[in-house]
This record gives sequence, structure tokens and C-alpha cells, in this order.
Amino acid sequence: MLCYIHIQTQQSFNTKNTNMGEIWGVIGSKLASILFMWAMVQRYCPHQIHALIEKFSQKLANFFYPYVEVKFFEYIGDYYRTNEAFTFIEYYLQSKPTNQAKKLRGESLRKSLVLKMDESQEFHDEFEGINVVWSLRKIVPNTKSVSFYPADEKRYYLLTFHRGNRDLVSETYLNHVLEQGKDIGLSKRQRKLYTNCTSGDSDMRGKWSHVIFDHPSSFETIAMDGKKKKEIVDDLVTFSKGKDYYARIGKPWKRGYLLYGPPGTGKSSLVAAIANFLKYDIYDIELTNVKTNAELRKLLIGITSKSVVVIEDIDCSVDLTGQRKTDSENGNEKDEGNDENEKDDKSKVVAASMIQLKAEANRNKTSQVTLSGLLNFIDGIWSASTGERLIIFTTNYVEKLDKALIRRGRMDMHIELSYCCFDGFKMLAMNYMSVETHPLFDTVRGLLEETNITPADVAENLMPKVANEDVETSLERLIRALRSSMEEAKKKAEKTEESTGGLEDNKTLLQEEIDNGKS
Ligand SMILES: Nc1ncnc2c1ncn2[C@@H]1O[C@H](COP(=O)(O)OP(=O)(O)OP(=O)(O)O)[C@@H](O)[C@H]1O
Ligand SMILES: [Mg+2]
Repeated sequence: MLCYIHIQTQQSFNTKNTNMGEIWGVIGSKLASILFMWAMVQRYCPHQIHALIEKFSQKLANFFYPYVEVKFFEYIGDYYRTNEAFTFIEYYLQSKPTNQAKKLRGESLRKSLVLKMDESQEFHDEFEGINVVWSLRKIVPNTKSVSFYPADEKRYYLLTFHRGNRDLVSETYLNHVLEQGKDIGLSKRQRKLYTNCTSGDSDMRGKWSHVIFDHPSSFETIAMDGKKKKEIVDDLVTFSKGKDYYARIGKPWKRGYLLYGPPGTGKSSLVAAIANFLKYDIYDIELTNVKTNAELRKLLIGITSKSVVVIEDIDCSVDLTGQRKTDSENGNEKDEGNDENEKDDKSKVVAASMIQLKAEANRNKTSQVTLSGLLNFIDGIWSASTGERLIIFTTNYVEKLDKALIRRGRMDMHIELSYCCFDGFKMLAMNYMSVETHPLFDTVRGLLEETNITPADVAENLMPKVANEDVETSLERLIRALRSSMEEAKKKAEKTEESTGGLEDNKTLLQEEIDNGKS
């Protein structure tokens, strides 16, 4: 469990239940005298007296403020990793009655309303006869730049307790809070869908922003071959229970899935179903927004455990052969430059600088992430820092991908999502129309064997177009779509045959000419 605790003994006075103005006035003048005397002591007293006074002043401060403060920041480290302790405390405090607080925040969670402690509010907790106080605070950075993201604010929970209870709090109470918070969190957890920030603000690069993940896809709603589906579910269950196994074989606890197939066959839906099945968060990386390998690593370190990391359409994201060239570098602009040869010198200079600017702009737009950066992301040393994690790539063109990227061990399971089969259709019919069987099913089965149609197209045809549309109308619409797709495929095949037939004719004519020439 990641718990970063910062213990700090405050050297100021407790102002609770007293007249603040008066006390601060007195404290101010006393403090000024003490500081003056302290400066004198430092200057003129011998070292032993110096140490004695320091000890005494420490005791005096402890006498006036005998409390210990512990801060639990929301994010930790330079990489903005979520501090799980903060999350668990939040859940713990949410479970407590909120009648002490005057300012609360209302958030909806799975259709029910949750009241959370607002900033600067205090919550007094009691545990085994001791009292502690929780409050939510934030540090606002002193910056003039305007940002849409509040991430630069550092929020933290502050726990205050009497120093006499230090052992009980640190050894028992905090464990109790974190354990309870974790249990509550698991039952109520709002899962999150993260994506990497696209802000032009360089401070936001390599950071995540999130929304609540609430996708309804599940293995029950995914239309695919039953055997294949079971294989995936079994693999996921084995993976999620594999903590000890992975530790024993010395491998980071992670697994890679490659989902490939034509558009509309359910790759993205399957990603959502997997995340829902495992109850993991999703980190959806838009690779084209990642400028460098270092930025990719920064993102990797910000990923928490129990997560699905997705890179959609990996073939379109970066040039994975390592030869990342912009148009300008490929010479397109060079040709433009050559055309300028006939113009006068001045316009040549202007044109050259324009080309340079264009090339620069292109370079800035293009991701500098390399294949080796991506491989490192998947299974480099840093990849072990995150814990239980699934990496999923999706693509329409598996053959375009570099073999190193998808070899077993990196992408452990290759899952093909294909055109709709009869099993898939029956599942969609059940989901979309709640019918298990129908006389028109046989016609659909026959047509599905003859032609290719994506589950997305089947689903679209099964969806009612007017209120209370009956099953027969939807099925007939699907049958029409299947027939027209068959027609189209037939026409295409004829055209191809014609053109290849024409080529064959040309070849025969040429051969005849050659033969005639020979004779
Ligand atoms: N196998 C499937 N099972 C159930 N529904 C599906 C399936 N495939 C597609 N659909 C439906 O079609 C829609 C599009 O599917 P999805 O986005 O998952 O396809 P995709 O394979 O990711 O496509 P692309 O390659 O274009 O990203 C989904 O919203 C879903 O309703
Ligand atoms: Mg998709």
C-alpha cells in the first residue's frame, strides 16, 4: 500500500476556542521580544547556553502546541502519481456522519448523492478513547499563468492529534482508517477514464486528466465466438489472481493484449468490457500527443495499479519502424524548393525560410516517440513500477505492426475480432430485441454464411427506428442489409475479375506477338 506520510510538529500556538485577535496580538509582541533576545543570545552567549536555551524553547513550544500534524497529499513525487492513502482517507471520511461540517460538496456516485468534506472544514474523529481532527486543505501555487487544469493546486488531508497519542495513531488508528477506506472504496469505487493532457502548456505534458468511467459494455453484451470469449475471461481471471505467481517467476505483474480486426468489430467495446470485468481504471494514451520518450515514461509512472492501459489504433499513432519522417524531411518541400530555382535570389531566401518554418512546425506537431521508447514503456525497467496492469493495443491493420512490438511476452494474447457470425448475431438479437429465436433466424444464418457484415452494422439494423417497432421489422431490415452487402460483394468480385481478365487477355496477346516474332 502506498502511504506517504509527512509528520510535522508545528511550532505555533493553538488558537482553538480563544479570542483570536487578542491572542495573536500578545503572541506577536512576545515573539518580537523573543526573537530579539534570541539574536542577542546567538551573538554573545557561549555554545552550551545556546544549546540549553534551544532545548528550553522547544519544550515551551511543545507546551503551547502539543499537537502533531500529518499531511497526506493527493499526488506524490514529480510524476503526479495518485497517493492511495489520500483516496482511502477520502472514502473513510465519506462514510462518517457529516453533521459536524458546515460546508460540504455534493457529488453523484452511481446515481446516488455523496456528500464530501469541503476545504477547510474539520472532522473530529474518536478512536479507542483518543480524539483526532481531519481537515482538507490545499496549497495554491503563487503563479501568474492561467491554466484550465486545477492540478497545480496541491490538496491534502491534514490529521492533527495530541503528541501523547503518537504511537496509537501511527500504529493503530491510521491502519484502521486506511483499511476501512480501502474496503469502502472497493465497494463504492468510481472508476476513472484517464487520458494524457493535450494542453499546449508544457507544465501539463506527461500528466493525466480524468473523467468518471461509466461504459455499459460487458462480456454479456459483446458479440463474439463463445469459445474465444471464455478463453479471454479465463485469462483475465488467472491474471488478476496471479500476484504470487508473477512474484515467483520474477516478472512484473502485467499482461499485454493485442486486439485486431476491421472497423466496427468491437475492439473498443471489448476494452471497456475488460475494464468493467476486472473493475480497473482505464488509461487511454493518445500517443500522437506524447512528444518524447521521456514524456511517455513520465506518463507511465503516473499510472496507478489495477489499470488497463490502452493505445487505440496503434498503427496510426507513431511511425513504429523508427524512421519517423515528416513530409518536409521526406523531400516534399525540397521539390517545392527546386521549383524556386527559376525565381530571383530574394524570393529564394524567403521560400527557404518558409520551408524551414514549415518543417519546424511539422516537427513540433509530430510525436518523437520511437519504437524503442514504446517497447521500454511496455516492458522496460520502469514498467514494473506500476503493479497490476493490462496493456491493450488495438489496430485495424495488424500486418503493419513491427514484429518486436507484438511478440509474445509483450502482447501475450492476440485476439482477432471479426465479422459477425451466427452466434454473435444471436447474442445481439438477445441484447437488442430480447428474442432468443425467430422464424427469420434461419434466413439470417444463411446470409451470414455468404457475406461479411460487422457486428456494428448488425447492431445498427437491429435497433428500433420508431417507438414500439416489432422484431420482424428489425430482422427484415437486417436481411435487406445482408442481401445488399452480398450484391455489392458480388459486383466487386465481377469488377476485379474483369480487370484481371483484361490483364490476362493483354498477356496472351503479348505472348502471341512474341511467339509470332520468333517464328
Ligand atoms: N462484437 C460486438 N459486440 C457487440 N457490439 C458491437 C460489437 N462490435 C461492434 N459493436 C457495436 O458497434 C459499435 C462500434 O464498435 P467498436 O467501437 O467497439 O468497434 P471498433 O472495432 O473499436 O471499431 P474501430 O476499429 O473503428 O475503432 C459499438 O458501440 C457497439 O455497439
Ligand atoms: Mg475502436
